[in-house]
Amino acid sequence: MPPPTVSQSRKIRVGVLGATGTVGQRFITLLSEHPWFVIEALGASDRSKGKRYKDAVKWKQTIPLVGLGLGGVSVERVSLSDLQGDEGRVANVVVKGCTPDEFKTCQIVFSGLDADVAGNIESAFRSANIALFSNAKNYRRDPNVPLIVPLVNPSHLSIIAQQQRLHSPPLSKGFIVTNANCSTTGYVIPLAALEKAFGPIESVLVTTMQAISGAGYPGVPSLDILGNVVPYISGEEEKIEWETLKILGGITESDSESDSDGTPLKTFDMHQAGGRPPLRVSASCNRVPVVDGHMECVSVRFHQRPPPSPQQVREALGAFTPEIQSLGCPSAPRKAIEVFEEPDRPQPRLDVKGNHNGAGVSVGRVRQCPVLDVKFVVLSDNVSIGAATSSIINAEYAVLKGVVY
Ligand SMILES: NC(=O)C1=CN([C@@H]2O[C@H](COP(=O)(O)OP(=O)(O)OC[C@H]3O[C@@H](n4cnc5c(N)ncnc54)[C@H](OP(=O)(O)O)[C@@H]3O)[C@@H](O)[C@H]2O)C=CC1
Ligand SMILES: N[C@@H](CC(=O)OP(=O)(O)O)C(=O)O
Repeated sequence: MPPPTVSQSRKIRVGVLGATGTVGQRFITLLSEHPWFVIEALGASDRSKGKRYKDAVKWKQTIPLVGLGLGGVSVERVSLSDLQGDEGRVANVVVKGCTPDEFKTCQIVFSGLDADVAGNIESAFRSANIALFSNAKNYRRDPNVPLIVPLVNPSHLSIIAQQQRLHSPPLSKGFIVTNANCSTTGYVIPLAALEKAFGPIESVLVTTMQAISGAGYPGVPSLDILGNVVPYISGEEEKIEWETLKILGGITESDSESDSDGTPLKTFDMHQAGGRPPLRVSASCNRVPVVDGHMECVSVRFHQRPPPSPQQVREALGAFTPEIQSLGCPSAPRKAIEVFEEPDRPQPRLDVKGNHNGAGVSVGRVRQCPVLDVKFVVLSDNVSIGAATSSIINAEYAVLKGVVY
């Protein structure tokens, strides 16, 4: 089936699992003004099931819930006056349980589920032939599930056909696509831009300063985090170090292994294709008393000798144009990487929403590193491009590529 163009696209019915959580709420704000996607169903735990969304959720977004419609706004523009009744208001949607039956009319389901429950629920949705875009960590390491940062590796969507073929029974529409850990997402975007311009990176040191919204709601106790820094986030360093290799690597086709149809098996090369030197990553993660926005200090050594200068790095970052922009994904940031020249920017409080409402990232302090080659700081909105925005762009890309229909 040929992919629809933006102008041909019609309303696409979507659902959100974990709709009451931190990521779920960001899904709601983004989908309420989405040009293609229309909210059809919301799901959460038994604590929320059967309640209207406004009664189930502890709304923490700065935009008021009362004004939010169900999306599809370029097709049928929703104004506040259209929203006076129950119809068309997300606040009045009755929350469902997270079973595929309750979402069977959805063409796409987004998941902001707690990782403790995401595994079984997400696999049940896939088995029910529903396209699922997840924020949870559960399937990121699955050899048939793409781990996609939409500004970096949307082409990894090509593994979906294999995921569907190897499922028992084979699937025509159902699949799982994951997006990355929020800290991984923020810093792989500049790394991808640098690899595109200067070839493979050999080693990276990354130190994170992660916002408390990364821990969900209610998250980190105030007595632990106010006036403090916690130098440990369980499992985070391992996720960053591993996920980076899957995202920045390619997909190779086996010469010797094939499935029962004789189709050669595809595998993720973990950044080692063509004898490429393995990328070494060391991450150190810290929780800091910031509400939204993960800041990361990154030092990089290139394979290329001599390495690019800080000015060449600045120019390459600013010029980075991911495929999602040229393809016309409606939620793609206008600029993938905003490069600051000021010596004290970006800052979470001032800049976290600055780059297209958190859909792009901000880089600053690009300078020489006396140990590796170059160092810089990157700021990303952990709940937007670090979570909900990534899932939504991944789904837009899948629609444009004809993978969701
Ligand atoms: N916050 C962030 O910056 C990022 C988060 N993530 C990942 O996204 C996911 C969501 O995170 P976040 O929004 O922060 O988490 P929250 O704790 O804020 O929200 C969790 C959601 O899961 C629902 N839930 C909990 N238990 C069940 C259950 N048994 N059945 C159905 N639904 C259930 C909750 O519903 P209820 O309200 O009814 O309890 C709520 O909607 C996690 O997997 C997280 O690791 C990924 C990247 C960034
Ligand atoms: N651990 C991240 C958020 C998160 O939930 O990550 P993951 O989806 O990789 O478990 C943070 O605390 O900021």
